[in-house]
Amino acid sequence: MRKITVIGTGYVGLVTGTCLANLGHEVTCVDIDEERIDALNDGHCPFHEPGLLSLIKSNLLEKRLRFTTILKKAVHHAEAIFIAVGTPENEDGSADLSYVKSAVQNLSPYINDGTLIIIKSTVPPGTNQKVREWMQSDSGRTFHVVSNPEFLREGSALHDFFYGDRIVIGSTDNNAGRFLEDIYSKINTPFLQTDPLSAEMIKYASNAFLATKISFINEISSVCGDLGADIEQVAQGMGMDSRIGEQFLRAGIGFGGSCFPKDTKALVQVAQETGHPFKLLSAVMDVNERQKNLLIDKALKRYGSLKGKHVAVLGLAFKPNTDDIRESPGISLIKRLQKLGSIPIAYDPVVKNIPYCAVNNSIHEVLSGADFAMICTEWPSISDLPLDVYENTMKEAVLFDGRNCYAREDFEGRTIEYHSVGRQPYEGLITNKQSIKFKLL
Ligand SMILES: NC(=O)C1=CN([C@@H]2O[C@H](COP(=O)(O)OP(=O)(O)OC[C@H]3O[C@@H](n4cnc5c(N)ncnc54)[C@H](O)[C@@H]3O)[C@@H](O)[C@H]2O)C=CC1
Ligand SMILES: O=C(O)[C@H]1O[C@H](OP(=O)(O)OP(=O)(O)OC[C@H]2O[C@@H](n3ccc(=O)[nH]c3=O)[C@H](O)[C@@H]2O)[C@H](O)[C@@H](O)[C@@H]1O
Repeated sequence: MRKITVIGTGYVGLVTGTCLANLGHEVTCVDIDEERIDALNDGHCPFHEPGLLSLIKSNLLEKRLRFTTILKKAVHHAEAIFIAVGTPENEDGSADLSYVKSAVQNLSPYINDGTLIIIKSTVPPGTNQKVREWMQSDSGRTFHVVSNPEFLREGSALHDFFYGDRIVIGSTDNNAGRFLEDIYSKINTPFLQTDPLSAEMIKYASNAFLATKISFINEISSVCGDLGADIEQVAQGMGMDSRIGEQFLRAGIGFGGSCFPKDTKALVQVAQETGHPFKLLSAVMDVNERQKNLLIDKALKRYGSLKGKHVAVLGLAFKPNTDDIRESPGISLIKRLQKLGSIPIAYDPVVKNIPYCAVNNSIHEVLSGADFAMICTEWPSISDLPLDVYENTMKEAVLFDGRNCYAREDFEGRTIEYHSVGRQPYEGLITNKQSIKFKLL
């Protein structure tokens, strides 16, 4: 059992702190956001993450987990301090390290000799070295700085913490690296010990590769759509090749979230600074921007103008099982609909409020007043909705599906007009003025 402090109680800090407490460590989580800390101490989780609240509550009860805004008290006894504050993007796309800098400068006067500082935030290669300098300027004490990037996904963060594919530890000191291995020793996940620069690069390269895989399949989906091939069948056939793998081959309206967009931009900046323009990654970002416009472009083609149209937007979170709307394709779609003079109304099972348009708890009510519907997030309450609900609820059942929730066999005998990503198999057969029938080409 170790005495651990985690700085930052966002998705990464709170999951890390809670899970480390659950492994038996004595953990104090610190944040500068007083409201957040008060809520946590009252047993509330500040965001939607399946399983996290009950783990917080049980570890609070066992007194292995504490939340505070008082840094000095939290840091004083710590043997290891995880830095898990945000690293948002600067205007030029590079990573803003001001939160990391402020966190390490604030804590350095209070640490014990030999304390391990662990950088969990996603940071550009070279930050480990910078952290040493920021620490040294304030502190006369000895310390070790290791890089330990995080690979969890929102929505499955607990599973990813306990059953991740690897734990990367970038360190210049073998003992420091082994100390961190010891902290994680109850988890049955392989360790990879590297130098700090490589650990930092592994994180950026991994996110950039996954983003590239998504933009690649989205590019393929555009070609499929134009040719008349079916992207779902193509992705299935590609994924069966174990060298390619089936994950991250879901075509859609682009990747969102707090990390892929910012980390790809940051890596482009890092590469630029080394004198290497990362053309591939720039294209990945361009494809993603285009993809976010796909549903509206299809609707414009279908209707000519979207002015005055009531649009049911299904899904606001950037992916299912989270309430995070950062860089969500659904949100950028709503903003563009408004620019085009449409009236969007949104449904999401957990996001209840956004500043951009009305949100309604009932998917049926959202559909009933709409001219057409657009699926942005494949929550089960959306992707499992029987097609006859659209047919029976909407004036005219027209669905633009940005996440390919339905299979071609679902359309047997249906009258819904269905547009999706990278599939051109359906063609309208107008049977009468109100209903449009579709059959496979
Ligand atoms: N969200 C995710 O799924 C993942 C995020 N990451 C990386 O982890 C880092 C954190 O990301 P999130 O948890 O999403 O951020 P977040 O924005 O949800 O939370 C950051 C927290 O740090 C707090 N904070 C800022 N400065 C502080 C200071 N000086 N002292 C104490 N608390 C402070 C903020 O008040 C906030 O609560 C980022 O670098 C991100 O790229 C890595 C893997 C997954
Ligand atoms: O650094 C981070 O923050 C994290 O970023 C991603 O995790 P996350 O953003 O939570 O979610 P993902 O499941 O990766 O999805 C990201 C986006 O890609 C989209 N996506 C994903 C997979 C796919 O096949 N197609 C696709 O469009 C999702 O809809 C979502 O908008 C990575 O998967 C994590 O390993 C990493 O730790």
